[in-house]
Amino acid sequence: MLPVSDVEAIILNLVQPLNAEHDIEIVDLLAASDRILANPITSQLDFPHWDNSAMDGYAVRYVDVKQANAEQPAILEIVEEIPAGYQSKTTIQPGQAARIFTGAVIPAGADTVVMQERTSREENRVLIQVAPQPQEFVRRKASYYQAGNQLLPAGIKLKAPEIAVLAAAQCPQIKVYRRPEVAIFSTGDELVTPNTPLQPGQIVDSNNYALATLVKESGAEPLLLGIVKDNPDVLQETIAYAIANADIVLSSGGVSVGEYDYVDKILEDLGAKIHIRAVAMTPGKPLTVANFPQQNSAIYFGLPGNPVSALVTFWRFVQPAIKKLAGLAEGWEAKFIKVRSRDELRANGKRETYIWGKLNLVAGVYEFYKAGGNHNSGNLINLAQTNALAVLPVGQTLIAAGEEVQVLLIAAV
Ligand SMILES: Nc1nc2c(c(=O)[nH]1)N[C@H]1C(S)=C(S)[C@@H](COP(=O)(O)OP(=O)(O)OC[C@H]3O[C@@H](n4cnc5c(N)ncnc54)[C@H](O)[C@@H]3O)O[C@H]1N2
Ligand code: MOO
Ligand SMILES: [Mg+2]
Repeated sequence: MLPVSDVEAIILNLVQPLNAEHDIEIVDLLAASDRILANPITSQLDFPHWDNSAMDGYAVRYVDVKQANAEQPAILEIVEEIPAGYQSKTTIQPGQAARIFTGAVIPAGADTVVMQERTSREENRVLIQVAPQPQEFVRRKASYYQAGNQLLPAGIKLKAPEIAVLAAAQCPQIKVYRRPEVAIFSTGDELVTPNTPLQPGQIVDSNNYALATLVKESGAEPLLLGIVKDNPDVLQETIAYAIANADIVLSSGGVSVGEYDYVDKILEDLGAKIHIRAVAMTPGKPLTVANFPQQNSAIYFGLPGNPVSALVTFWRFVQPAIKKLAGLAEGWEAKFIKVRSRDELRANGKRETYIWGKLNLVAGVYEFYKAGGNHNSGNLINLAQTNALAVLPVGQTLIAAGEEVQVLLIAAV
């Protein structure tokens, strides 16, 4: 049994990110949210594109108004009105100003904008009541970004701010990494689909549904291979198909020590190198991780069958692997935050222990509440509505109510 941190390192080492030249798709910007940028983006445009006004007011020459005050306002002749979207036609001379609006191009000759509220108007003249700072309210050309520099790096996830930047940079279509393909199947003679009336001894397959949902949430494409009987030939056929057609394979069940736990044996027959067989964690002790050095780069995760164990191992190990494979340049590791636990948390100290519960916002601070009900890895019922896993390291048997604990976020809080 390997420690969790060793298992994490082995897995992340096995994962090779998708190829930035071959594993790409070109998508419209509006379809690009949550996709991962495959190329760095450089723009030939400066931001701002030209000197423009940050206020509705008057474009002036600083030297003309630097002494202005309410008793002795500077009085300037208005020679032009410049709405946003128009190019000025004049050059501001000494004693002159242009009426200007937010976003409009600063006219030649002017270097400063006085906001409207600090002025008064007498027909064609403006009275500047307050001296501005030099260059005040001018958004200088290229002061946000200079053409030719890198605007966005490769390997970032595109959210609203990045998509806004790409739109502004006139990139209506962009290269993103394709979504990783993740084959998913459940193993077990006892399993039936949710629409099958149960015979004695049967169990509804929930793992395929949970894993398909998590795979999609992680930005990958599920390839659903259904329920596979505990029959070595069928299982071997399914595994061979899955590794040939996916980047990652997730099976659940059949990885423990029982008579019908065939997964490891079949992987070996197929030429797999098995890197992990068991992890010192609970839930999630029986976890098989393998790859196929002679065939391709597919990584096989044989997740434990117990419903909570399958999901905990997904959150802890598979999700970071998918994120790294998907081309994310950084931030794929599982992230923990420290919060106070409202409830007492107990473990036997022998394996790293994951306790499911919920982060609640109390007076502006998140606190961990252990889920009520039975904390058995076969009980998926009280996993509903949780969003965090509290982690007790090996050797720690108690976190008293009110003490701090590390938690892994498993859903948005
Ligand atoms: N003698 C030992 N027995 C077990 C050990 C052990 O160390 N020694 N480990 C236990 C632990 S911990 C776990 S976790 C399970 C893992 O077992 P498998 O991965 O071999 O899974 P199965 O035996 O196929 O099933 C276990 C359990 O989960 C239910 N299951 C399976 N698939 C699904 C599914 N798709 N949807 C819903 N439920 C599923 C299955 O019916 C079993 O109840 O082994 C322990 N045993
Ligand atoms: O690891 Mo098992 O996952 O404890 O139930
Ligand atoms: Mg078993």
